Amino acid sequence: MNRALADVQSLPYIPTPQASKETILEIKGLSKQFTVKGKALQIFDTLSVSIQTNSFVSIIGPSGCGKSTLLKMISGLESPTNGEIIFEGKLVSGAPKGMIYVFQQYTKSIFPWKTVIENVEFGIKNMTKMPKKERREKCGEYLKLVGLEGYDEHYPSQLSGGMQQRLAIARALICEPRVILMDEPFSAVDAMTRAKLQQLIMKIWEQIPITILFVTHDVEEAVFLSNRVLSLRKSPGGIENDLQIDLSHPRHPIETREDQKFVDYSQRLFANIFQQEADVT
Ligand SMILES: Nc1ncnc2c1ncn2[C@@H]1O[C@H](COP(=O)(O)OP(=O)(O)OP(=O)(O)O)[C@@H](O)[C@H]1O
Repeated sequence: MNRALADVQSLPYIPTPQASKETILEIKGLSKQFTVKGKALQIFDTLSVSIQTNSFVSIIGPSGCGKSTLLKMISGLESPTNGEIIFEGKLVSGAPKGMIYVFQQYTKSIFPWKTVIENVEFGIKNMTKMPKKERREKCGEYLKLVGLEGYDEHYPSQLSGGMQQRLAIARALICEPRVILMDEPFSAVDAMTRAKLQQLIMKIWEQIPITILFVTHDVEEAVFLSNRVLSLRKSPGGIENDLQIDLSHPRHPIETREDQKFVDYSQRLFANIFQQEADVT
């Protein structure tokens, strides 16, 4: 069994969510321009930021400021107009190995015609040297990790939205990425399911060494989950706020939100975004 995964399953609680000082991802002088109806639309202008290994960084900001575009450029789905993105010392020029993107519409990440276990197995289809039995066992471990034990033979249509998103997460994690990029992954589910998914992703990050970049519209979600929040500014955007979130772990869905520091971080970030939106309308 994968050692990191074994840790998650067998140990009661080991708080290891410390981001290292090492840089896994470096964004240098990034600019992005789209042309819309013959007019230039400048999204970023010389944005630079370093992301530390094993950090949980949320990206927030006013609507249309470029959060998704930034994630797409990091994942190689979009090219920058200028500047560089360096992942583990290498220039990103296509989909980098070791980085995985989880879409907001989880249906984009899973195949409806495959069963739950086949969907997860697809994530390691390249590991052809691994015997099928071993592959299946590995898939079972990841399904257990995300709370989908016993649903192996179900089809995605037989699962709730939250369960489908869990499946998308298992499918991403089984590839053992060093970085996972999540673009509003919980926005399509109800509030309770969202809270449970937040707990799940938090548990995974606390105990598996992984760097998470998480785009959300929800300031409180960003503060609750992250050890750092990057709040972007309206186009041509840059970083408006770069905030370290100093809240203890494990984070509790109710108690953490009652912490005065949580309230202060959330209010400060919310007020700034609200002001930016107000300046436009
Ligand atoms: N392929 C594209 N071609 C032209 N314009 C684009 C393209 N992709 C994004 N844009 C524009 O770039 C801007 C930033 O879009 P993006 O989706 O990255 O913002 P966002 O901050 O994620 O938005 P939201 O908060 O509304 O989800 C928007 O004005 C959008 O219309």
